Amino acid sequence: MIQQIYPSVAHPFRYELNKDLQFAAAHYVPAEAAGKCSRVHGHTYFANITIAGNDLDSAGFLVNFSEIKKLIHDLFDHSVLNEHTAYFQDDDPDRFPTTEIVARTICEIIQSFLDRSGNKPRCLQVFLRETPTSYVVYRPMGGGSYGD
Ligand SMILES: Nc1nc2c(c(=O)[nH]1)N=C([C@H](O)[C@H](O)COP(=O)(O)OP(=O)(O)OP(=O)(O)O)CN2
Ligand SMILES: [Zn+2]
Repeated sequence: MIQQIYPSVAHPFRYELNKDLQFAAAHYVPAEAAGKCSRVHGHTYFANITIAGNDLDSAGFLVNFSEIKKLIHDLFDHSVLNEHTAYFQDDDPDRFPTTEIVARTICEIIQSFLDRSGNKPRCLQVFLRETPTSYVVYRPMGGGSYGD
């Protein structure tokens, strides 16, 4: 696992956890403007997920680290991202598997899982590294609906 200092996100919650995970996946960006990236190729993606909240569950967890890994790694590892049509669509630029949109999708998948838990933590940031020289940081708008 790459050792990395991640950008921090300001928030008022009492607890914050971070989970690093990685997955190997192929993709293509179905746009002429993507140049060589419009051809199928692969990456080992490194993600850092930031989750925060005020309350812990019955195990004393904000959320179990291993559940976060399972949600993302088990779904995307050794797969072709474009084939996950529930998340990515070749005919909609807002659903192409670019680094930006993969990061957003990871955040949405995790938030939807967290919404089903009793203590309701929030996914505040997804850092996603696609290559040794390229990464994206996604923070959901209102990720801090802090009044909830
Ligand atoms: N804003 C984005 N730009 C690019 C994306 C993307 O998802 N969002 N993706 C790609 C390609 O998929 C490619 O895999 C990564 O591009 P790049 O960083 O250019 O890859 P290199 O290894 O060639 O980078 P070098 O630093 O030049 O070695 C392209 N752009
Ligand atoms: Zn790529």
